[in-house]
Amino acid sequence: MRRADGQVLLAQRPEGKPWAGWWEFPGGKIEQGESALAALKRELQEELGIEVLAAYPWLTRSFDYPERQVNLHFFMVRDWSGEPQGCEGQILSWQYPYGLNVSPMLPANAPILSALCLPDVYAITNMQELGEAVFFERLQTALDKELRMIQVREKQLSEAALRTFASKVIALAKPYGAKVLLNSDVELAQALEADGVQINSHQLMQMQTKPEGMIFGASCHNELELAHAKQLGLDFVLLSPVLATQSHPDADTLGWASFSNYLVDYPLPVYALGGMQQEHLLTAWQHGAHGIAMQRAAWISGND
Ligand SMILES: Nc1nc2c([nH]c(=O)n2[C@H]2C[C@H](O)[C@@H](COP(=O)(O)OP(=O)(O)OP(=O)(O)O)O2)c(=O)[nH]1
Repeated sequence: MRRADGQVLLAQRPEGKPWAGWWEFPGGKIEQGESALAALKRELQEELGIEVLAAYPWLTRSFDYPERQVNLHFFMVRDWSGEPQGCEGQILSWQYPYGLNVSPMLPANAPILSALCLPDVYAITNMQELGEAVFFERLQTALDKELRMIQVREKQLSEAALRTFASKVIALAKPYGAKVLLNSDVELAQALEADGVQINSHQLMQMQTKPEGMIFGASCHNELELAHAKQLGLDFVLLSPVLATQSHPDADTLGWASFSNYLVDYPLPVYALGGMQQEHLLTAWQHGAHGIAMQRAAWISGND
């Protein structure tokens, strides 16, 4: 369960259950003949006394505990009725995923917490179209309005100009705690102490292991690429093109139905890319996305 302020509900497993004392996301086992969503609704009613009103499929994760293998289906519950209570004697706590003050968390949940630290909206720079002055004005406005992740992608710039531009984006973003990822260039990202790198699908398919110490997101367009990103345990992927864009109006697009088919049982957070506008976020969630990534639409101001 996630509140609008970003906090998520955790529960401490009560005495008498395996892993008693460990913290988890409320939920429980799927019963015979039940869908994962129906099980979630039943468990949250039984354990917390709430009625789920909006739950979106999010991540699926397999994990080997010493005693058994579990297949965990995580949903993002964004609306409910009633105030959650520990109906089975469990202690509850609302927590910001990036600063938990309860522990220990169930061992399978570490990547889930990392995924929860990624924001809903991922903006890709568009200085080439806007010009530098307007772009930095819009970036400042967007940061003030809670933009928290940015990809620097300005292929037209020389190496030196890109370095200067990226440094400026990082400096502006830092006070807000917004993450900055550089497109493709691992060395420059390290040199500028960026938060991470957005690798293209070619780099993805060449990669043998995920480098340590930075966020790695990959741009994917098909099943093979998604599978490789999963195998590497990357932090997230972009899946595109979902809808037609102004720059590629005639390109073959996935559409929402096929987008969501790709995400069935997928463990990494996925941003929908291609033709996205802010108002697509809900549709993206409904189709299993973690969020949306936008280039042009991320920087639109009231005067456009
Ligand atoms: N609910 C929940 N279970 C998790 C999480 N992470 C994780 O590894 N698990 C594992 C622990 C358990 O092996 C399994 C959930 O089973 P459970 O024992 O809680 O199921 P239940 O509530 O139906 O309990 P019971 O009726 O069998 O006593 O999934 C999590 O965040 N939430």
